[in-house]
Amino acid sequence: MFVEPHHKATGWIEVICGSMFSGKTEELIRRLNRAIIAKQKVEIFKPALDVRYHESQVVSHNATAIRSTPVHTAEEIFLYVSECDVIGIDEVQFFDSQIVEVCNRLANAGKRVIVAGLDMDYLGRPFGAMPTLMAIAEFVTKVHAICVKCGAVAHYSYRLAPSAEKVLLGEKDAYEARCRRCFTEGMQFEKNH
Ligand SMILES: Nc1ncnc2c1ncn2[C@@H]1O[C@H](COP(=O)(O)OP(=O)(O)O)[C@@H](O)[C@H]1O
Ligand SMILES: Cc1cn([C@H]2C[C@H](O)[C@@H](COP(=O)(O)O)O2)c(=O)[nH]c1=O
Ligand SMILES: [Zn+2]
Repeated sequence: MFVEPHHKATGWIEVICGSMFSGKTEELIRRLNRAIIAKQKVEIFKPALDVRYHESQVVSHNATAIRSTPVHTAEEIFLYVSECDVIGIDEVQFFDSQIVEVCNRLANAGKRVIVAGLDMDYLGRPFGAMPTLMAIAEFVTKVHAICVKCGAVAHYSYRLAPSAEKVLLGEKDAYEARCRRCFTEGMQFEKNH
């Protein structure tokens, strides 16, 4: 379990990554709630395109929630954070590449930046700015789901819907958490049929 560093003199970046249903949003909410309990000023953001559960809340698959501000670009975050100590960003894989510079500048300004996002897309390829964010972060936590096919540890998001678009919002209607073996079998089956 991630425990906050004591040193407050400098900012830093934390990345929470994994597949769909792995608990990224729950872990993000847990860390942000602890910062609120510590009387820190917290702001939370999500990309405006993600309106699956709620327009102005980050909501987990298990229905835990925290208020958030939807933003259209990474740079818009600067408009809201001059006073705050901790910045949380969910679904960070959907932001434009400027998100890397934004996170670095916020951390350099002494803020704690916690981002959560998919490390891989439905093809098992690195998603957006996630690999770069993982490289520049002080702390990286990879969380795991349970494979719906066999019960093993899952780190892939298998797409059920017949779409080749990189961005396709959805839940259990469109995606399954799968382990390496069950993901590979599914991809092979699709290729042959
Ligand atoms: N296959 C699965 N493996 C693990 N948790 C699952 C699965 N399907 C549904 N869940 C639920 O999803 C919750 C995690 O949701 P959430 O934090 O929103 O995940 P993420 O943000 O990574 O998609 C779990 O606590 C559990 O209740
Ligand atoms: C794999 C994959 C996912 N998406 C979408 C589906 C969901 O709307 C979000 C991920 O949400 P979660 O909080 O991590 O469960 O991303 C996508 O657009 N493209 C993909 O390849
Ligand atoms: Zn499996």
